[in-house]
Amino acid sequence: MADDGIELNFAVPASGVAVRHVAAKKGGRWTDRVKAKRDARDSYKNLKQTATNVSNSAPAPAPVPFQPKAQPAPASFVAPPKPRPQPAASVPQVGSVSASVNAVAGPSRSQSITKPAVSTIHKPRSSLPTPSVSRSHPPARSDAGPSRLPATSIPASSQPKAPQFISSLFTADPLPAPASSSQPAQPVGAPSNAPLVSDTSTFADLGMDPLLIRHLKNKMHVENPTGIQRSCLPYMLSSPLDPDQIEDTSKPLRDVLIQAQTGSGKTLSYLLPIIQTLLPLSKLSYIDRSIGTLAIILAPTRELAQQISKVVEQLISMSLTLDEEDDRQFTRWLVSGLLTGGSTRTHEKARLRKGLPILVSTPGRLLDHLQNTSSFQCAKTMFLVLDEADRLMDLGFEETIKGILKALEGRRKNEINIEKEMDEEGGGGAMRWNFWNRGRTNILCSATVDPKVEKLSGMALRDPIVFRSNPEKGTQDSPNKKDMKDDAVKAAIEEAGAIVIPKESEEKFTPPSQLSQKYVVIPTKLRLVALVALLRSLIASAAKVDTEKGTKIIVFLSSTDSVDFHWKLLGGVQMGDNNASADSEEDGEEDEDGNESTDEVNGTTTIKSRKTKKGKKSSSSESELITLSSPLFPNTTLHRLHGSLPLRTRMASLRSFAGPSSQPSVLFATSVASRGLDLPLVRAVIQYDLPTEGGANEYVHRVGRTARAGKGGEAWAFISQNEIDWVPWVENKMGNAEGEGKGGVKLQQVGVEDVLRKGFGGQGYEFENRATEVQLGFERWVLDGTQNAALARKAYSSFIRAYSTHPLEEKKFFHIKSVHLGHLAKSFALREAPGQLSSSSSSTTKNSTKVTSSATAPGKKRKHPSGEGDDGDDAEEEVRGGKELTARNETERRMYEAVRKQGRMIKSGGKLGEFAGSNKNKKQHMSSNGGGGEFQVYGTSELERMVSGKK
Ligand SMILES: Nc1ncnc2c1ncn2[C@@H]1O[C@H](COP(=O)(O)OP(=O)(O)OP(=O)(O)O)[C@@H](O)[C@H]1O
Repeated sequence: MADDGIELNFAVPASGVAVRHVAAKKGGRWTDRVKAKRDARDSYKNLKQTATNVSNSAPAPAPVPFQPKAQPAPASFVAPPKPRPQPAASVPQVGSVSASVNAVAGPSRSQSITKPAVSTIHKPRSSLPTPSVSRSHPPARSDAGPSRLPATSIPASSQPKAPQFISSLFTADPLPAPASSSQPAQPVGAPSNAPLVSDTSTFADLGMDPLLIRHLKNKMHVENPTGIQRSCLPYMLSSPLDPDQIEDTSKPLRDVLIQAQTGSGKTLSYLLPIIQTLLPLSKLSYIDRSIGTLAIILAPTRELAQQISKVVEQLISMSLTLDEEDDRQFTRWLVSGLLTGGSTRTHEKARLRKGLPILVSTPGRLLDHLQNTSSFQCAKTMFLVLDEADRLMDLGFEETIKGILKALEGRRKNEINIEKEMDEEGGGGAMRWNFWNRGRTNILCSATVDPKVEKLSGMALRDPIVFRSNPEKGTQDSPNKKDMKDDAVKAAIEEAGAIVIPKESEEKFTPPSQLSQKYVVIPTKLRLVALVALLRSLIASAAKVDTEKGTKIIVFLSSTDSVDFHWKLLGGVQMGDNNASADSEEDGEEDEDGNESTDEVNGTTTIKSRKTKKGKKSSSSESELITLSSPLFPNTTLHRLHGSLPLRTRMASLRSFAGPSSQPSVLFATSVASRGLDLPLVRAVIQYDLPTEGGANEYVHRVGRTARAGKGGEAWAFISQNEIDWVPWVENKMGNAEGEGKGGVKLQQVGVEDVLRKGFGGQGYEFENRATEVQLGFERWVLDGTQNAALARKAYSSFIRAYSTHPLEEKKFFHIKSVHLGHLAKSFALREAPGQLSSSSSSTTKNSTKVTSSATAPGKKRKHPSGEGDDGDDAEEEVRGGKELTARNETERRMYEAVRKQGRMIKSGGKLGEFAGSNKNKKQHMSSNGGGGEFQVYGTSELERMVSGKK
């Protein structure tokens, strides 16, 4: 198999044998320590002897490019797989172990011993180096199965009483492969969310102002409308404010519901009409920003609000003259503002007092100002947009939105009364604002319409017109083109009226048709190395195509702990002499001001740390780390995003990930990144953990972070053998963007062996050795310190808790009972499933639970992780918004609720499955398993005990 062009920077001892420095045993009696040392020395001698034997029969391994900084973990063996057939491909059969070392072909399965470290030579080829491996192979062991790890080699903190067994990653069993009957790769369809290039409906045809058209083209490179824009713009652009006449009050405007695929341009669909409606006011000499807020856009998360705010700023930087020479900006009164709790309330109040005609906000913060900021002038608000409506509801903003609607209405009525009084008294109130009777247009935007969105629509919209992108028209010429030209508005309304909203049961959420959707069935213990392999091959193939702008990949995980763990693990693992690691996080320069500027430190980027009053570095420095790099992914930056990071870290992380860069970047994220985020360079989305909430819709939202606005993209789902039925289930839930009857969406299976071969390169089964080395590198990292081990355990238990919250409908695929906990532990680089968590990690878990629960408790102020004063507002915003922070809070709440309902389970053969405990508990279990609650968690009582460390 051809190499993919990525160098595998494995560090190996010159002997080619697994020789590691034995970690000094700390603590305990000195006699124990001496004995431990002696044991370690003996085992080291044995290893050396083996090495000598091997090197006598095999050529000496090539020099290694670099050595790890430290090899703290113990010598350990991983059992080799039993012999199994050679791969069909071409690899010449080798007769002896030594022959296999020299052969061009890689080792056969029977010869590959999964040793922790073997030689690797690095030969650069073109921009990305090619793996070129010369390795020494110790004799294959016939006793496949777990091998003993000397007890002394385990750091005291994690040293179990019994000898430790390390199971091999690969066994003689074949890896899951796509069924031979499975269809070959399906060609992806024509882009379904692209601008309509061949459609003759132009922005001008839809009624857009030439000023805006020019601005879109020259400054934003937007030339043709997308399908949804073609549908809704004629109506929405049809009522600009006309300062020359008092509005016709007999025809109140209808509200609007916009539903379209991910990446189809919904943001411009509502922003363009808002700007075009307000533009004529620029003619009025008395108009300035003190007119107050005229349009409010609500978004569920801060990231999204900030993204929308940027688009608004781009739009309002337009010039009000078509004269190319005279490119002055005339929309100076049209100032936009962002309220997300990122700055102090006092600062926000001051900006509101001055006037912010266009306001983008998260719901909690807006309601706060409506209730507490009297100088907030919003009585004249003419547009209220609820973007990502489904997410707003998911995050529990229903009551907040009710409050906002009520407050806006109250302020408006008050103001009208004052105006009327002034008018009656001859004060000329109506002269100041003659558009009162027009009312407010409410716009609701969503990629999906489900019962929750319908509820919100019923609550917030009056007589709405529903606009959807009409897939039948796709990119072809519109048969209604003439109608559109003659009477654009009428045609658009008719078209909208003709849309039949399917019943909920028939509603299907369609991913973009140009998106290539794949899945890999992966044995649980191979998950981590398969992730590395997939990332390596995606990065390598993207590098060949697009080196200028860089490529972006998002990896979705189920919990914040898991995001932190994987990010730190990949950024911290030492496969070679690479200095980039999380260690360098303390190296960042300090900045007294605590600026949000970033600093490059040894391949990492941090937000400059704040100095505390005593001149000590803030304890938040770790949470302010922005990027890491890894020897596994050359020239690639690693980022993370989740709701428990401080706001400025979240924002800086996102900025750093999203910006154009010649380096590829990977973002590890929770579902906080699944909705609305528009990151045009995202080439692939990997769902390492499938969504625990939101089912197929959440899946489609996540994959929708790629393949936007007509661009291509890949989506990968990692599933285990037990979850295989999830594939047809999710396929069935998705609609086809090209219309009904066009055949369902199909996910293509890719064999895990293909993924590993492509990612690790090499010949024959060499990928197995390389994967094993990587795995052992990870395990060493975990053993490297109590912090790392605690991170791994925390991530492991969070995974289990999150897994347990899959809704009832999905329990048939995602049941904790079918998860092999030992193998799962391996995927968190743990050598065994943590039976008990150490007190330190349990206390961390408890603490984080406390933080979470206090964050969701209305009225209670959540302690900001940095513990610094100014950010208090930030934290408070999260509380005030209810569940503003992320879906995590909600997930965790549901999770703990589920956990509380559990019966007692025992661990059996690595699986949680058998029931142990009193009859009463048995009954509880049976009822919960029989469909009693929404979340049935099998064995979480045991898990809870594991998590809390109680026996
Ligand atoms: N007419 C157009 N021509 C070219 N690009 C466009 C056009 N309209 C929007 N875009 C671009 O398409 C991308 C996706 O737009 P947007 O973020 O509004 O999608 P969306 O429908 O809101 O997706 P999601 O449901 O995921 O939030 C953006 O980068 C935007 O600039």
